Amino acid sequence: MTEQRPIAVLGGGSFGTAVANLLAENGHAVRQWMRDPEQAEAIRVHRENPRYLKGIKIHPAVEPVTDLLETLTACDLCFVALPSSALRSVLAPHAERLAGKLLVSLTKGIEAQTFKLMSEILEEIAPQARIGVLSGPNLAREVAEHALTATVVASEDEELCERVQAVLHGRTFRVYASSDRFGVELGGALKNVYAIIAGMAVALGMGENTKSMLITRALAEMTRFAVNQGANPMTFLGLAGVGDLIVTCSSPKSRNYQVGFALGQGLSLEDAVTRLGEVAEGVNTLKVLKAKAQEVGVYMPLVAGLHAILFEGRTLNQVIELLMRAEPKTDVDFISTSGFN
Ligand SMILES: NC(=O)c1ccc[n+]([C@@H]2O[C@H](COP(=O)([O-])OP(=O)(O)OC[C@H]3O[C@@H](n4cnc5c(N)ncnc54)[C@H](O)[C@@H]3O)[C@@H](O)[C@H]2O)c1
Ligand SMILES: O=P(O)(O)OC[C@H](O)CO
Repeated sequence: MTEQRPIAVLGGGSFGTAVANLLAENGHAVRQWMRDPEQAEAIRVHRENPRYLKGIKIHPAVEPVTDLLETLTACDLCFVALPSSALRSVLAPHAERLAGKLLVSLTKGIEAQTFKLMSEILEEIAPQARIGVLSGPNLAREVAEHALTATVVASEDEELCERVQAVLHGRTFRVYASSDRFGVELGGALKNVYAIIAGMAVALGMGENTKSMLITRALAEMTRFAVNQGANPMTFLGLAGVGDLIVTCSSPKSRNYQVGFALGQGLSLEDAVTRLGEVAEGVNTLKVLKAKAQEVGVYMPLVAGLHAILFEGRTLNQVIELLMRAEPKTDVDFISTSGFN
């Protein structure tokens, strides 16, 4: 069923663009809000995003716009694809316009000062809005190129999930629903950190055994943390947990992986981020996650190891030595101790 009113996508980057196209291909009128008028004009004229997803044609039903207030007034359903560092500052000034809207966060990050997930910020800014998240193994370019892809919409609001499924489900994009918003969103944010480590390992020529060990121990570590925070560990066995972890830790198309790869080649963190020129949420997530894990007493050796290399002046060899010599542990320890059986 076609939505009566246009659908908003907030953010002019790669994922916002990919999702705007999917919605338009499904017959919906889309307003894609971006802050840069030159970018909007370039899309209007050339039907291509000049900076992100080069070579992808933008559907005629996607209208690039720069007036946020007008966009929020015109649309009931809004997908938010802003970097985590910008989401609050962009939306807070328009809080009263958000009441009653369906707000779906596509952003995979954690706010630095508060440790809040993006949907928690939306909830705080707009307590009268209906909130959901969309997360899964969804590399923007592959979504835009119509690779067969699945994702998860998560919300306590079943009708919101159904509406998102209805507008986004398509020939190449399958949308599963979940009521575990917290678990789905946390999975999407945490996996970025491990993708940096995976990219680094590949640049250093480490083998397939290493890659498998990294991904599996990353899953154990992020699930252990999630359980401590009250999430359901079963969610981490789904698309938004292990699914997203696999794709982001395996693909050179992932920006977080690319940052790790550049670090493995010997670039400084600053140079690696500059060379990327796009958002790699894992760098900020690493900082806040390390502090939080320490505060709540959760054992996260991979997070601590990467943090030591990037921010505490340790060498990679020192960290590898520490990790490999750490006392032997149990393999799957995070479900049996959680209370979820
Ligand atoms: N790219 C992907 O494959 C992908 C997939 C799923 C989820 N995500 C998530 O989507 C979010 C956005 O990522 P992206 O890939 O679209 O990023 P991107 O780097 O491609 O683009 C970021 C966009 O945000 C805009 N922006 C930055 N600061 C802003 C501000 N203060 N106000 C308004 N706009 C601002 C930039 O101009 C740019 O258009 C991230 O949290 C990311 O984790 C990305
Ligand atoms: O390019 P990344 O590393 O931000 O990852 C993109 C998506 O989150 C993959 O699902």
